[in-house]
Amino acid sequence: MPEAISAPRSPEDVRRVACIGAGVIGGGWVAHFLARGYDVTAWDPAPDAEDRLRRLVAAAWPALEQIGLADGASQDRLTVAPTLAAAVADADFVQESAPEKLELKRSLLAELAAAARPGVVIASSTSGYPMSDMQTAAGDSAAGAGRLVVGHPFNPPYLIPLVEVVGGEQTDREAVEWAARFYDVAGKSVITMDRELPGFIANRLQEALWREALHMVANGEASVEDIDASITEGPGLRWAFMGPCLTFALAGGEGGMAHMLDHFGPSLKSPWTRLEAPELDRALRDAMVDGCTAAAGGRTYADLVAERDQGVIDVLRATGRLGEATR
Ligand SMILES: NC(=O)C1=CN([C@@H]2O[C@H](COP(=O)(O)OP(=O)(O)OC[C@H]3O[C@@H](n4cnc5c(N)ncnc54)[C@H](O)[C@@H]3O)[C@@H](O)[C@H]2O)C=CC1
Ligand SMILES: C[N+](C)(C)CC(=O)CC(=O)[O-]
Repeated sequence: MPEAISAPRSPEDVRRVACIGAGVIGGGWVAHFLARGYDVTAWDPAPDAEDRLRRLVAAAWPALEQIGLADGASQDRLTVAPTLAAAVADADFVQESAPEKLELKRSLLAELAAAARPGVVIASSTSGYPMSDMQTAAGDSAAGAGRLVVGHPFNPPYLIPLVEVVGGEQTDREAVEWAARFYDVAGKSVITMDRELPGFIANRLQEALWREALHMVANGEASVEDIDASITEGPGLRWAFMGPCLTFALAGGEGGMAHMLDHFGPSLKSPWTRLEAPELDRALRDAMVDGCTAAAGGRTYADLVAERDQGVIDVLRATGRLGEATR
């Protein structure tokens, strides 16, 4: 690892995290890092930020106690700094969660790169901007743009495990790897992307769903309640433990994804065309089939059915709906 970007600590040795921007997501990150036993320094320019942040952390704490705190974890290990420079001065990692405005992100990330200790990795919580567009003002060096990565969380970051990690054109590969390893050590579930996609992976999927939900509401085709129920009472129950690809492989019965695509492909062409989907050619079909075989990881059709059914029952029990579903 080149000297200029080697972090002051290995991901395993991080002690202090700086959280810049302490709203819904920044505050959620603060709660997560405190619960995992880190010292946290936060900074947010809003006059009421400290009060809001401490209330958010206190409200999250009972849930965090339920799922288990790390040794030494305490709300008392939160410091709210008076300036951005003070917040990052001793930080081993920086998580930026300021408003989703491109110019603001550009100048803030440049300021953070100038203020943080050499080698400290700086991650942005952005929910969609490519890092290549945000790192343009940080200077073309390992100490500048080279250490800026996206670390996209899900709300609330203290309960939803996923973080999507991706660098920009000027980001050093080592910074991406360091961030991915750090999030893993900090108890997150990490997907590291090797290229920038609009919306990353999960938001790209959510955006497709969201776009259609808005179309249906705008056209009076479905109510908000019906749209939400269509997910929470339907596919959402499966998605909590089995993704959309493997779930649809089961829709093909013992014939799996191959039968699913051969059977339903033609009838799905109409919605896919409306949504400007790619042509379902042989290569795409085979990639889906192979991907599902790999995702099954040796589990048989019967294994997956049993796992899915038990998972649905567990989710129903966990959400207090087991009685309703079995009545
Ligand atoms: N809300 C969500 O569900 C999710 C949001 N994100 C991303 O997290 C980031 C923050 O979003 P939210 O927490 O929802 O917004 P928010 O509006 O709840 O919080 C933003 C905070 O940033 C502060 N702020 C304003 N100017 C600032 C500056 N120059 N430097 C530092 N802080 C500043 C504000 O005072 C506010 O407390 C965005 O990039 C967003 O895309 C990512 C995943 C989910
Ligand atoms: C609404 N949002 C696009 C900011 C949501 C996310 O980015 C992730 C999430 O929590 O669903």
